Amino acid sequence: MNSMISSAAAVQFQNVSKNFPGPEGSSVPVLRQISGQIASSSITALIGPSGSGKSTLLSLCNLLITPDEGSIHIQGKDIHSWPITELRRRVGMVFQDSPMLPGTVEDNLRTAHRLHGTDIGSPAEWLEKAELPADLLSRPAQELSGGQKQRIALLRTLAGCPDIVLLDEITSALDPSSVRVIEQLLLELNRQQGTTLIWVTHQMEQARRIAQHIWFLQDGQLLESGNTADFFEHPQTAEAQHFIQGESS
Ligand SMILES: Nc1ncnc2c1ncn2[C@@H]1O[C@H](COP(=O)(O)OP(=O)(O)OP(=O)(O)O)[C@@H](O)[C@H]1O
Repeated sequence: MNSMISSAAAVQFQNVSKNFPGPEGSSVPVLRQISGQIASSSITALIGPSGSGKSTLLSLCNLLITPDEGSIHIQGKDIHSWPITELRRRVGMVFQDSPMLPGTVEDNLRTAHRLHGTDIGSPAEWLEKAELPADLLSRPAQELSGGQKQRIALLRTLAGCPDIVLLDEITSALDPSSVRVIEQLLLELNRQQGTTLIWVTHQMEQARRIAQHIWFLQDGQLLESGNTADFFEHPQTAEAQHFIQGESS
């Protein structure tokens, strides 16, 4: 094994670049030479201006998209060496608008069991953890409110017991009390199960509340990564200073 690869890292990026097709056959760099590691059992917030590449970086971690250059290791193993179903079992993802699957709420919560045979425990207890009533279980999932769907999408992923959870703006459409419920649920999961969380957020207060580490991206570059308090108190780059000032003004 390459001595630079850390088996203690949940995710390790080495010189990862990604381009998307641009106008008239051109190629637009979206991530440039990203290197860094996310420690196992840590909580990292990915922050940065719109279009900086946060979602793209997240989507690389379970091969929703593939890197053009560089390497990604998940739990010390090259991402392409994992059987894709095993990778997706270990690395769960929740989006801002994760669609509900056809069927009831319970059918949705049992997805990981259906796909991977995972013992998801009691569906009613999962609902309770997100402060949702047990009688939702038999409701058609498509009929839920937006906020309820968002919580079920999260629970559906968590019920599969992933080691790493990728969260893309999952609370931006929720009311403040639902946001707190979701944050507490995820913080508890991290504390109790050691689940690694990589959380894209536009809300700096949320980043301060939940994350131990910050990755700050701009124009596809990882400009800063480090401890959350240090980042907000002493940002090293002019870009991060502007970003933080812009957020608080
Ligand atoms: N499938 C795609 N095809 C072409 N370009 C894409 C694709 N996905 C993303 N992009 C472009 O890549 C850049 C980075 O997008 P990305 O969604 O990763 O940024 P982001 O930091 O998550 O933004 P936001 O905070 O607005 O969600 C943007 O310019 C976007 O238009």
